[in-house]
Amino acid sequence: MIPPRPKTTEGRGTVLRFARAFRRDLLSALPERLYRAWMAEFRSPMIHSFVCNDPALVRLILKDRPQDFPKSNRLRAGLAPLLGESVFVTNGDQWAAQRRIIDPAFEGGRLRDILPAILAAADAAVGRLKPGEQDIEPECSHAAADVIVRALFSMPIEQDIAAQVFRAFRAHQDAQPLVNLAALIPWPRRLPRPHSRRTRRTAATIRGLIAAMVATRMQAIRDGCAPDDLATRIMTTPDPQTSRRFTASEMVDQVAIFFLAGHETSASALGWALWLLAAHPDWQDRVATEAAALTPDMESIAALRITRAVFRETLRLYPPVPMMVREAAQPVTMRGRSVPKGAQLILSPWHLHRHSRLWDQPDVFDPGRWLGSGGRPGGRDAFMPFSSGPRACPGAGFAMIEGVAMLARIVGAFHLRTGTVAPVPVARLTVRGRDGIMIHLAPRTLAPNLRPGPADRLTMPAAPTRKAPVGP
Ligand code: HEM
Repeated sequence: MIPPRPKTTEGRGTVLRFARAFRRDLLSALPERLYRAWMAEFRSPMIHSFVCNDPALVRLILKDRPQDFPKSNRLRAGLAPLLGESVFVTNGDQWAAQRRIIDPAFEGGRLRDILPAILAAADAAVGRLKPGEQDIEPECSHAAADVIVRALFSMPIEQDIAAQVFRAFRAHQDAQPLVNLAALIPWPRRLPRPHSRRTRRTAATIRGLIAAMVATRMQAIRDGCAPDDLATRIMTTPDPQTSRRFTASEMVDQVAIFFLAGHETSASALGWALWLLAAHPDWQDRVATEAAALTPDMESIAALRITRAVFRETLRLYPPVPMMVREAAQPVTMRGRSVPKGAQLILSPWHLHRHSRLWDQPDVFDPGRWLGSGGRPGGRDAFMPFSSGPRACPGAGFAMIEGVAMLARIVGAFHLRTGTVAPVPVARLTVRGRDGIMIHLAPRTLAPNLRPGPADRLTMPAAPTRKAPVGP
């Protein structure tokens, strides 16, 4: 069975019709030929952009000369109400300094410390899930938000202020789908602006709540009683080049992007992974068998080979971030075409991951391709769910552990069947089901020797505390 793919067109029609379709859903608005083209140009009086699918171009833009292809100021302006000057939107020296502070918190060794938070959130998710048919997306969002809040601030999502942040994020999404990726791409001025007044208001609410969490944490660090979690690590790490630390307001920007980038993306991936397993009972059984052996340590997570292959294959078929945009800082020639200064370069994991010249049976769900037992993988530069080069996702290692652990815990506890309606992928801020993702859950009965015992059910351990200077 071929997992759902949006219906596409051959891209003919008026610019305005294309623009409207584009705004409704990027994936179905873009033409079918992008699944086989190396490069495509879209030109109108107001939009001049190039989709770059050739792995050599992707390498050039993201890895070899990233300074010549920055994020655009429109992106920055578009996301400013919520994200301020966060690492996601800045460029140049400002961006580099932010990454020097953030990256150490996500380094390999540190991820071990995050595992208890992930498993506690996974157990909480299993506890909340009810048997029967349901749209799994809201639960995936809840679970992913729980992971990020536990990892950042050592509190479950249900706790007071964290719950308010989560509710405010939901209101923000409902207020205005900026949430449609198309809003990030240069847009004819005649079409509606991406923010409404309500969007600005909900963004201000979120930032106010995050500011309160940051202020409380700064005080706890000063008092020497702050838990040693991601927030404390980032707030106490100086830039190794300048010794400067994030100010409180800079930290609000970063927490906003961690929350948004860290929970929307993981929720998207988890929802699709669960649906793909529901649709492929053979792979589901193999994941369930692996999951039965899961113990709460990194070695055990590392041993989940099949589950990891399933999660990778999900990221290939439904990359949560389907497209990224960069701007040409100067004129450049690509594959013999002139790309003018200011042109938008669209890097599309969605098309790259399903490109017919890069992958065997690109639309087929085949985790075996990651285990050496299935179709040929598409090659290093044809798979980039986390982007690549210096601007690649700092949370990639975190997200892989989270995705694998969540899948193992949920599939270990429930048997999944596809719901009555197949999901339709659409690009909002991440790839989501247009009408949700319907799955039927039934408790899984395991042989008594395979049931997780009380020792495997984790709660948040009391985190060690850390005292260190804060502020610039
Ligand atoms: C399955 C989960 C995830 C996926 C697929 C994903 C994917 C991505 C991608 C593609 C980018 C690059 C976007 C661009 O250049 O336009 C990115 C950036 C980013 N991600 Fe993730 N991400 C995931 C989870 C996370 C998590 C868990 C965190 C944090 C806890 C995180 C934090 C960030 C940040 C801060 C950036 C901006 C980096 C920069 O611009 O320098 N992400 N992510």
